[in-house]
Amino acid sequence: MSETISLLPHKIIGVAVIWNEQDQILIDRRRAGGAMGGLWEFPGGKIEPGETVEECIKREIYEELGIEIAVGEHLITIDHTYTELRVTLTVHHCRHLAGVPQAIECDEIRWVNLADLEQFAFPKANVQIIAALNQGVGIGD
Ligand SMILES: Nc1nc2c([nH]c(=O)n2[C@H]2C[C@H](O)[C@@H](COP(=O)(O)OP(=O)(O)OP(=O)(O)O)O2)c(=O)[nH]1
Ligand SMILES: [Mg+2]
Repeated sequence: MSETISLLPHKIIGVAVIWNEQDQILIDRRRAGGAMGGLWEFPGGKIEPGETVEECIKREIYEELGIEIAVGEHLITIDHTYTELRVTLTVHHCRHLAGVPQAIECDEIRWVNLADLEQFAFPKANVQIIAALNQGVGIGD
């Protein structure tokens, strides 16, 4: 057996599926012109050295959206290779606690119902996140 050693850059990302009181999920639209520009995503970002994934998610969500959340259960971890980049996405269910989300580092944000996620264009890796959500798991279920 042979193994391929990847020379692609590898980003390790904490990702939040943030639920509100109406059981809606927060999604944001990546900035036009940047990597994967214009696509929708679940908010999150790179895990910094010494940080747990939970700490990363809480920090990123405050930086990107200006809101407080509680980071809950792990949903799924996805390893996906794009043409020029490998990503590991560690996804947690989160609960919105306080603040109105602001589009600080993205072009647009929306609260959407789980059933409506399929109407938005996401990066390829997100197919697996959305499938996991559809397999029937909300916080506390
Ligand atoms: N936050 C988030 N990132 C995602 C999702 N799906 C997906 O493929 N990604 C990818 C896109 C980016 O390559 C990476 C997220 O990293 P990032 O947002 O901090 O990176 P970036 O593209 O802004 O790059 P940089 O300028 O900060 O280096 O993971 C998702 O649902 N949420
Ligand atoms: Mg980000």
